[in-house]
Amino acid sequence: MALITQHVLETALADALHSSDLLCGLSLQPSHPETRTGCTRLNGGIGPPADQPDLPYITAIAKECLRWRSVVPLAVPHIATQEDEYKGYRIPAGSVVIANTWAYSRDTRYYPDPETFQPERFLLESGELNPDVLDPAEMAFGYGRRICPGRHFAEASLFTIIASVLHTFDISAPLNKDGNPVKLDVKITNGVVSYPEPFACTIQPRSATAEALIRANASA
Ligand code: HEM
Repeated sequence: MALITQHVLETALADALHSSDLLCGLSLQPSHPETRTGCTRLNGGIGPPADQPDLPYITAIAKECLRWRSVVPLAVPHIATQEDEYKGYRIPAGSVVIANTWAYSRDTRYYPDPETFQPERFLLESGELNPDVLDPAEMAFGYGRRICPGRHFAEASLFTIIASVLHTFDISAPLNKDGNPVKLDVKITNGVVSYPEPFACTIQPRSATAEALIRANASA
């Protein structure tokens, strides 16, 4: 199942980057010139997908993914090139400084009930993004002048993959022998880069149209 998922995600990303077919129909709103045909465009390059302003919930899911399970939980160690001070603590030149991104993402001042996956935490009641909630991208990609240069590409990819997968697939917990959904227990790996361990889930096309779209793109 994990292999299928990976293949589907890779296919979705590759297709989204090279054609806009997989995302057709995500937004038909005429307010964005790029979507007049009913197909999402990536604005001709790396950047936020054109449909993003119309899909705040997808953006909220992407933010919650970055927060809930940090990909690089302790960032990458940096070294202080000169002596510094932080909240009264002297940091001698040459010190290794490790930013605890995991702890930031669990700070209840910004993220109440942090262990719960809850994209709504980034939204206002109106459904728009709440600009007052700390954006996890501020920490997920590291800090300072060595901050991840791929962050904009990564965020655009996350949005595109999540939108494409949700547009075409129903993903649900597997059923036990009594036909009831199994409670998922998502375990993540330890290490500099952290990722989910394989887990069972059911992935099905949302409709016959969705299945045709998936097959057309998978064989391209
Ligand atoms: C969700 C996806 C990603 C996450 C969470 C992530 C996170 C990070 C983090 C935490 C660092 C260390 C920054 C620091 O030293 O403070 C980093 C560095 C880096 N990332 Fe990413 N990254 C992601 C995707 C990408 C992508 C898509 C690319 C390239 C296309 C990329 C290229 C790099 C490179 C080259 C560095 C080293 C930068 C340097 O040391 O000067 N990353 N990333």
